Amino acid sequence: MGKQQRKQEKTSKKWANLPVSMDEIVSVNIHGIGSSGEGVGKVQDFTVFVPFALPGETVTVKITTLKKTYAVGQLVSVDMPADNRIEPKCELYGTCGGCQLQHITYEGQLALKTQKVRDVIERIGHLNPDLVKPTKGPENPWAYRNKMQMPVGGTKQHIKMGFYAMGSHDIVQGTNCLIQRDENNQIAQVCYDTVVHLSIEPYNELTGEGILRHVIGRIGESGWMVILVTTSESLPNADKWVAAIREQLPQVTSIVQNINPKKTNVILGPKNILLYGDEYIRDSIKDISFNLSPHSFFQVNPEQTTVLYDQALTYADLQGDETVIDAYCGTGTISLFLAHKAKHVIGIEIVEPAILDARENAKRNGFTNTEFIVADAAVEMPKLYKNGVRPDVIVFDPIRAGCKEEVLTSAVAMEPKKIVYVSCNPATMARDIAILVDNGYELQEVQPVDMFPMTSHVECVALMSRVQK
Ligand SMILES: C[S@@+](CC[C@H](N)C(=O)[O-])C[C@H]1O[C@@H](n2cnc3c(N)ncnc32)[C@H](O)[C@@H]1O
Repeated sequence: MGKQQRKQEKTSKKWANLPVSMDEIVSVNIHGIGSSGEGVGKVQDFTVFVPFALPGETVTVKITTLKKTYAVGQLVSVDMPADNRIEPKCELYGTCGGCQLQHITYEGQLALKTQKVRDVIERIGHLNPDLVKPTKGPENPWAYRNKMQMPVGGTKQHIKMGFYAMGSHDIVQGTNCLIQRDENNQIAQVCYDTVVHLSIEPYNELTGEGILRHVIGRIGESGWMVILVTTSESLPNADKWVAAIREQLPQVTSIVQNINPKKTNVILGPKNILLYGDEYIRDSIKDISFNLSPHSFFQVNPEQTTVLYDQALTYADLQGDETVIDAYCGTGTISLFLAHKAKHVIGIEIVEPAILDARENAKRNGFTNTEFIVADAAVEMPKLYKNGVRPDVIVFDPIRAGCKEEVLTSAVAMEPKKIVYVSCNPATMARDIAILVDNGYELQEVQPVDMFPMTSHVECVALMSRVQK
């Protein structure tokens, strides 16, 4: 018996009492939506996740993954489609890993996102889901991304540039992405033509060899930036790159070569070489301007960022004499929004270059009431508490993992009147809210905001207030 056969036999014995088996074709009624936008259904009482299926649909699937408590099925046919199912606009949809919800009307996407947040508030937070407001989306859910990052691969004879396929690093060829701003698609097309024309050796992820790894486009109010990420300082025909980009895209004001010699999934390396123009482009959110270098973090959808931060500001309800802590402040975008209305804002962020950017952004915009600290929030928050800092409002905007317990306990000990929680992961937000509720805070409202239409992501901002003793 071959190794593969033995493995299959072992798997089928192990899962012998499950209602489905590997490769089986089954019919599934979809009733819910999973965290990555996939449909969730049952075969008997056994959970089956089906990417690209929608609640209310009956679908036929082939079981492709089988675990003790769930299975994943590949969609074979939609036998009873949901009312909000539509034909995806993008021809790469389903192959490219970028979008997960193009097969649903935009209204349907917003409703799904609201439902996703309601589910976690109820299931994880053990709170009333009616505190979740309908998701706020933009008027136009397409062409919003101001930053594109395209991997380059394949061979010198057959160079590929485009998008990572769903669940892998295989490159799907393409230079036109419908959620990208058109300017970025123009950059992608010119760079693809140039890399082919100049026959630049593409990067090989497996061997670490080759020259060009990624092409990045960033769009700002002051101009466009092109970043060519290479494995070493050698970029053959660098002058021809600059000439081709300048000639075809006169709006480009900055061309940078970034060097990343490491065999890693991190896109940018530490060193930049300016090939043409300025080191920065400038963009703004409302009346606050930001200088963007290749390494600067900036929200990719500024229109919806304004909606999210305005909501945070409304919840904070500042009158001008408050001290505010913005934990996980990044480059200080929220801090500066808050600083307009508060007496003093303290930003805490673990990445030093982000804090340097935050200080620079504060200075350039004329703020004198901000203080930015490079530190782990789990260390700095208890320290500020011990030093007697008692903010009126605390804002959290953590990474997907949410806040560490020390951050939450010291926040509670500081007794702010309000806690405003901004989150890119509703599940960890609900978990943290439950901890705050157990420690003297009440959840007032959760506002989901769609920063990433066509994808399964949803941002939220929640208001908690201290219960009067
Ligand atoms: C979702 S981003 C917040 C972005 C920020 N509000 C902005 O607009 O730039 C989360 C930030 O938390 C930072 N971070 C991650 N772990 C941290 C920690 N333990 N302590 C402080 N900051 C941390 C990340 O570097 C990142 O900048």
